[in-house]
Formats: sequence, C-alpha cells, structure tokens
Amino acid sequence: MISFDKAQCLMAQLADPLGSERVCLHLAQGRVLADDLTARIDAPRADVSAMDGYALAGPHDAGAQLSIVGNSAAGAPWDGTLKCGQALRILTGAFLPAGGDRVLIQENAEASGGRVRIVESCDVGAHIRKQGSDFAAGDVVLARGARLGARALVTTASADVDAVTVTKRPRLALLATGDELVSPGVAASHPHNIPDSISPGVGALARGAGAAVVALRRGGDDPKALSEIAGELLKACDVLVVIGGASVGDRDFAREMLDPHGLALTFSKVAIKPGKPVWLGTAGGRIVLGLPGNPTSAMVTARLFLTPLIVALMGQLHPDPLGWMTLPLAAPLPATAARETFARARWEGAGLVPLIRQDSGLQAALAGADWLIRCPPGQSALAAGATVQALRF
Ligand SMILES: Nc1nc2c(c(=O)[nH]1)N[C@H]1C(S)=C(S)[C@@H](COP(=O)(O)OP(=O)(O)OC[C@H]3O[C@@H](n4cnc5c(N)ncnc54)[C@H](O)[C@@H]3O)O[C@H]1N2
Ligand code: MOO
Repeated sequence: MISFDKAQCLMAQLADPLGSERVCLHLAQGRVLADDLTARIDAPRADVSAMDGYALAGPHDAGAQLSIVGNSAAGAPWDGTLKCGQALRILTGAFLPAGGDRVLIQENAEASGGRVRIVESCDVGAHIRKQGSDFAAGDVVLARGARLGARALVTTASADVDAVTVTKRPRLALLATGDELVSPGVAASHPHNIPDSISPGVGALARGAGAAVVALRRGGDDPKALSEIAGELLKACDVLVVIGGASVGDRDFAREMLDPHGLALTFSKVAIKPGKPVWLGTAGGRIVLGLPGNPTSAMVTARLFLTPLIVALMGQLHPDPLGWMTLPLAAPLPATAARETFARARWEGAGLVPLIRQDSGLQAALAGADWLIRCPPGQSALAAGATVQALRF
C-alpha cells in the first residue's frame, strides 16, 4: 500500500494536459489558458479622472473662482486645451483634457452660473489615473495555465479580447457498479435497492473542477456486462471514473471488468482513511480512477484524487492544486491511528470542528462536512486552538 503523497505524485505523472481549442469569452468560464493572454489596448486608454469633479490646469488656491469651459464624460471627451483659470466639468472615467493636471472633486467645489469656486485646493496629479497604469497594450495580463474564474474574466475582457485559447475540458464518464443501485427516486418501491447517491455528487465535483461529464451509467455485478459498458465509455471519454467494486468482495469487479481493455494499474490501495481501496490506472488509452463504494469514501477520494487530476489534465499551473490551508481547531481532534486520515469537519466561529461521526458509509453528514482535516498517521490528540492542515470539501 502506498502513501497519499506517493499516490499524488504517481497521478501527476500520468496526467498530461489535453490539447487546446479556441472559445469565445462568454463560454470561457472555468477554462484554463493554453497561451499567455496579451492586452490589445492600454488601460486606462488615456489619462482619466478617477472622480466626478473639475479638471484644472495648474495650482489654484482655495477661494479662487474659475470659469467652466466645457464637459468631459467617459466616451465623450472634450478636445480643447485647458488653461490656468479655467475648469472643465469632468466625470469618472472621462479623458483628462490637454493642459489638465489635476481633478478637484466636486465635494470640494461650489458651482453656479457657469463658474466654480474652489473650496479646498488639490495637488498636481490628484484623482488622475494615468494612461496604461493598469496595463499597456502588449502586456501579458494573464499567463498560460491561469484559470478563467469570475475575476480573471474581467481581466480578459478588459484587454479587449473576445476569444481565448484554452485547454480542452476533460471528458469524464462515470460508471457506478452494484446490483443494488437504482436511480434516486426509485428505491422506495424496491426493498433490496438503494439510490445511486454517489454519481450525482462525483459528477458535481468534477464539473466544478472543469470537466465535462459526458456519460453517467450504472451496471450490475456482472463482469462481462460491466466490461461491455466500460468499453463503450472508454471510447467516449478522457477519464473513466468507476464507483464501487474496488474492494476484495466476491462481487467487486471494478478492475476485473477492465482487464479485457488492457488495464494497467498505477496504484491500487492508498494508506488513507477513508478511501483505502481507491485505485488508478489506464485502460483503452484512457485514465481510469476507481473510487470505493462507501459514499463518504467515494466523495473524499474524488476530492483528493479526481479534482487534482482534472486540474492537471486542464494544464492549470497551480503550486497546490488541492488548496491546503493552515487553520485552527475550535474543538479537540482525536488521535490518528496508523493510516493517514482525512477527518470531516465543519467551520464554527473561530475554527474547525471535527464531526463526531466519521463512518465512511455516512451520507446525511456529508452535507455539513465542508472541510477535510489532514491527520498524519500516529498523530496524538490535538486540543482546540492547535493548527491543522485542511482543505475545502
Ligand atoms: N474484507 C475487507 N472488506 C472491505 C475492505 C477491506 O479492506 N477488506 N475495505 C472496506 C473499505 S475501506 C471500503 S471503502 C469498502 C469499499 O468497497 P467497494 O469499493 O468494493 O464498494 P462496494 O462493495 O461496491 O460498496 C460498498 C458500499 O457502498 C454502497 N455503494 C456503492 N456504490 C454506491 C453508489 N453509487 N451510491 C450509493 N451507495 C453505493 C454499497 O451499496 C455498499 O453498501 O469496502 C470495505 N470492505
Ligand atoms: O476506506 Mo473505507 O473507505 O474506510 O470505508
């Protein structure tokens, strides 16, 4: 059995970024740049006012009366040259006129009858945003490997870019295995069945990380039938995620069903709790990730393995794709046994509170388990106030 860190390394070696494609800006959310993104214009495009007020040319003392010679608004500049003793009405974002060297905010002025009186004088450069002070045409505003989240989309659009070259989204197929599984909403009338509750969760996690879920299938505990379904799915995806059948039971066929497709295991079993039976390999030229069937184990291993796998396939350059944080405990954390443990926790007031119930078969508790605390093997019990490594779950 290998360690968690070793498993992460092996997975990273398997995950070469997929190719790239052009997408328009409004479809680019969550995608990862395959090339540096270069600005096509300066921002601001000229020296502009940062406030609503009056552009002035040179210093003027409080009490001075200036004549207002025109208006400059964003998109409608004034094209004259401002002289000492004159003021130009100027609005936020408007180009500063030639000659103008400062902006008097209107709260420090009194205007009436085409004239403005200075209530409080202002310094040269006041309330001016210089041309190109945010970025200049030709600057790289986002580097290859950046993820286009909400804020990065502002940066992209501000560079006057309407289409970007991004890495392809990994196509993900999910195959849930087990005779007992039926669609949610059907189990109540079938006493031996339970809802396939994991597929919707893993699908959501994968989409959140940037993957496109192209197929969701279920198969009973029949290796031949499962093998046929897996064969179909392998043709249509980049990553096949198999749920359940990962352990040693008589009906655990997750790996066996892939033998006809040339399964080559990268690892099988990782020294973690929950999720020890998680496995990874390739089959039919695709990556295959096997998640254990216990629902909490499946979601923990999907968070720990599937999300960084998707990030790597998308070529996102990230020093820490899992997003570890050092956070305080707000309640005691029990000692850890020999296996590295990822304890489910919630945030309460000043810190993390480990959930009392940590059974890997739980499903109701998952909804409130917003954090995973990483507990090294053999760690002694920790008191409230101690810091731990944790990540959002
Ligand atoms: N003798 C041993 N038994 C087990 C071991 C072991 O090392 N030796 N490992 C245990 C651990 S740890 C886990 S985790 C589970 C993993 O089992 P499998 O991956 O083989 O999962 P299944 O047997 O198929 O199912 C386990 C459990 O989860 C339910 N399940 C499965 N899929 C779904 C789904 N899509 N939605 C909801 N629930 C699902 C299934 O009905 C079972 O109750 O093995 C331990 N055993
Ligand atoms: O590791 Mo299993 O995932 O403990 O139940």
